[in-house]
Amino acid sequence: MTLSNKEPVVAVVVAAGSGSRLGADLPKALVPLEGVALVRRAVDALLAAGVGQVVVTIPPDHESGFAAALNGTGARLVPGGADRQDSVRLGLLGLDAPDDAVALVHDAARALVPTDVVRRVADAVLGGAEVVIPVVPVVDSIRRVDPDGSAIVDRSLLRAVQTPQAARLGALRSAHERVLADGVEVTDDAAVCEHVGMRVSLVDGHRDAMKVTEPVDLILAKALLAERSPADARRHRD
Ligand SMILES: Nc1ccn([C@@H]2O[C@H](COP(=O)(O)OP(=O)(O)OP(=O)(O)O)[C@@H](O)[C@H]2O)c(=O)n1
Ligand SMILES: C[C@](O)(CO)[C@H](O)COP(=O)(O)O
Repeated sequence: MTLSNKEPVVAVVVAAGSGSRLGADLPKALVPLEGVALVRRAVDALLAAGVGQVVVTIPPDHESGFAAALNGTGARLVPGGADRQDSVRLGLLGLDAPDDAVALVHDAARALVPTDVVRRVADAVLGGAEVVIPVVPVVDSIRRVDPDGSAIVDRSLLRAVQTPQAARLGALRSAHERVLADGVEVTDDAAVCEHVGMRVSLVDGHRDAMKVTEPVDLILAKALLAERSPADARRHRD
C-alpha cells in the first residue's frame, strides 16, 4: 500500500446509469457478478486500495437496492444526473474533503479494477501530476471514417482510456462547474480538466478494468474473476 495516510484520498463512483446497452432489468451497477453487485465490487476495490471516503451516484427510485448492495461499506449515496458528466459533478459536491484532497472518479461499470491501478493513479497525483488517467494499448487496427471514405490510423499512437481518473478535489470540482457553464459535453474527466487547461498524465491501466457495457462483457468479467480468484467465483456461483 503506497497511498499516503497524511493526504486524504476520496472517490466518486458513478453508478447512476441505466445500462441500456447491457439490457438488464435493473440498473447496470446493481447487476450481480457471481452474486456481488458491480457497484459493490467497484467500491470494495477502492476501499481495498486505501481510499478513505466514497460517494456513489445512484439513479432515481433505486435507493434501497443500492443501500443494500453497499451495506457496511460506509459509502454515501447521492442522486446522479442525466449523463455521466453531470453525475460526476453532483458526486464531487457530495464529498466532504478539503480542496487539496486527491479525488478519484471511477465507473461502477469497471467493477474489477485492480487495486494496483487505483494506487498508481492516486500516487501520481500525490506525486504532483495535475490530472491522471489509466490507459491501455489499442489492440485492433483503427480507421477514421468520414463521408469521403476511411483512412488507417497509427494505433501505436492510440490508447484506450479507463478509470479511476484523478485530480485534486477543488480543481476537479471547478473544472466540472466550468464545462457546465460553457455547455461543453465530453466523455471523461480528463477532457473536462483539459477544457480548463489542466495537463493530463497517463499511467498504465489493466485489462481487468474493462467496462461492463454489453452482455458479452459480463461473460468476460466472470472469466476474469474466476482467473483471479477461483474460490471466490465458486462461492458465489448460482
Ligand atoms: N446518468 C449517468 C450515466 C452513467 N453513469 C455512470 O457512468 C459509468 C459509465 O457509463 P456507461 O458504462 O456508459 O453506463 P450507462 O450510461 O448506464 O450505459 P448505457 O449507455 O449502455 O445506458 C457507469 O458506471 C454509469 O452508471 C452515471 O453515473 N450517470
Ligand atoms: C469514462 C470512460 O469510462 C473512459 O473510457 C468512458 O468515457 C465512459 O463512456 P460511456 O460511453 O459513458 O460509457
